[in-house]
Amino acid sequence: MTSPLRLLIHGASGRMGQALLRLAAERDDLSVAAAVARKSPAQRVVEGVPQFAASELNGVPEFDVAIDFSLPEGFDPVLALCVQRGCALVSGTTGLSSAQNQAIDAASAGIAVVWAANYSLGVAVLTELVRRAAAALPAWDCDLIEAHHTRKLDAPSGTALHLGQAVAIGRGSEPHYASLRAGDIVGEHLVQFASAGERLELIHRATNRDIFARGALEAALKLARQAPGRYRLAELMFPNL
Ligand SMILES: NC(=O)C1=CN([C@@H]2O[C@H](COP(=O)(O)OP(=O)(O)OC[C@H]3O[C@@H](n4cnc5c(N)ncnc54)[C@H](OP(=O)(O)O)[C@@H]3O)[C@@H](O)[C@H]2O)C=CC1
Ligand SMILES: O=C(O)C1=N[C@H](C(=O)O)C[C@H](O)C1
Repeated sequence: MTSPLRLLIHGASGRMGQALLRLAAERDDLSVAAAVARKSPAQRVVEGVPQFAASELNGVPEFDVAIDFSLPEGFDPVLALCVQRGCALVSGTTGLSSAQNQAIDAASAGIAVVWAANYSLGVAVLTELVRRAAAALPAWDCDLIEAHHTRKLDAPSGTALHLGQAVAIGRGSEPHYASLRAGDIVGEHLVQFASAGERLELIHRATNRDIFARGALEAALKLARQAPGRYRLAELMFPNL
């Protein structure tokens, strides 16, 4: 039997971090070498997983792939650590700056990296449907409405911006964006095309964060086998799309 892939979970105390730790613990092909959050670990998140504060990041034990679901201010240190150690990086942190996006490109000369605004299969399919609808309906009004929980910091969501790029590829112009923050909504994205007398609506509703966490864990297993480079989630995970 091959030894399990060793993960660093970055953002471990968060909503996504907790889902990643729980799902990774259920698998034989994955082990968690380190769980990192911003603050010092007051208590163990998962029994048996070594916990570290962000200030201790450079001292974490050996790992193969870092999975980062933190905040933009936590992204640069984990990218730098992966470059320094020659480890792959799977990141889903949204709200990154264009400089941070360029830093991913630069890092990909030496390590394998995937960054995606959304790790669900449904959004991967939706992206392709949106691109095709936008190409077929270039003159229709296009609006993109996203809804998330009240703790979400960035707006529009990363997924909304990603779908907006698909609209722009399809028809040359971005949609109008609207963002709602309410209750505990996990994540909903509606792309609406409207013309006189008719409307076309394409919707994805996430009801459980495990869909993102499972996608990120699968992406880590795939990325670990890749040469250095920046990979798109679809090419790595959904090559038939
Ligand atoms: N791509 C995708 O599929 C998805 C992406 N996301 C994105 O993932 C990110 C996290 O979301 P969510 O889990 O809801 O957020 P939370 O606020 O619940 O968790 C954030 C985590 O990041 C940690 N953190 C914050 N700042 C730093 C730092 N400077 N260094 C290290 N760790 C830090 C926090 O630690 P502490 O608790 O100590 O503050 C916490 O563990 C967001 O950007 C969100 O948009 C979310 C879902 C799906
Ligand atoms: O912060 C979240 O919760 C989510 N963030 C991602 C985004 O910004 O698109 C993905 C998902 O919608 C949940």
